[in-house]
Amino acid sequence: MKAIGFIFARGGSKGLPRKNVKLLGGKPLIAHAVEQALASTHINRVIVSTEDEEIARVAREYGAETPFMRPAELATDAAPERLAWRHAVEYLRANDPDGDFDVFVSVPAVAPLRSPEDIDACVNKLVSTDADTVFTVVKTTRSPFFNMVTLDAQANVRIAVPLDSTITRRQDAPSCWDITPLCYASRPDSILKYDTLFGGVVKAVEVPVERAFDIDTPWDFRLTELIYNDLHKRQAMEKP
Ligand SMILES: CC(=O)N[C@H]1[C@H]([C@H](O)[C@H](O)CO)O[C@](O)(C(=O)O)C[C@@H]1O
Repeated sequence: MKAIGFIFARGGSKGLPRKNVKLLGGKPLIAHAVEQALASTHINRVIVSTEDEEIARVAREYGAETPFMRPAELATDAAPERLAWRHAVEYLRANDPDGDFDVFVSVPAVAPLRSPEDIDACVNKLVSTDADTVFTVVKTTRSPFFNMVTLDAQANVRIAVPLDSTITRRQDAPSCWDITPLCYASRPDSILKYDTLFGGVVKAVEVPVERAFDIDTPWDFRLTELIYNDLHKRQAMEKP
């Protein structure tokens, strides 16, 4: 079974400018993702899709390959990331001796607290089931059936997804999971066939809340950094 790791990293991130090369623990975010992907038992090759020369250079420094630059039209704010996934699969099929790979694994730079085990778990679930795609999720305490709301144009509040029965305790609401982007594993053919992540059979791997960090904003980065530094301080204290 041939699996290739990918990191899709645009230079023009808006929520947190230059996010992919921002330093966490002295190392660029994208470097964490490259190293975690290479530490997975299934991946020995990581390819970065970017339109940005600095991101490409940093990724190569940490062991990733950049066989192509992402076309600018696939790196705009509005371009769906899925089109960049397709471009990568099509590029490899047309140009790479290993282009007939079996498992496409996306390891986003925005989730540096992942463990390589999370990547292994997604790949294992993909290849041992009929899934087209497997991604990581985390159990959420927020619920669109209980404590998430919408505001209309008059700022009137409504429950996001009304249920027939009235729920008065969070525990009685149907369980919900957040997609947390530690890893997405997919069959390359499914990426070409389906327009969205939800096409075909989709399964999930549940990960613990301690690793489920997704950096979109400066606040997300701050929280992730606090937890990262705390973890490393504890690990250093535990060493004999
Ligand atoms: C593979 C994919 O489509 N990734 C997209 C993710 C996931 O949809 C989200 O993390 C799931 O929770 O959302 C973005 O980061 C976002 O606009 O916030 C854009 C990114 O391209």
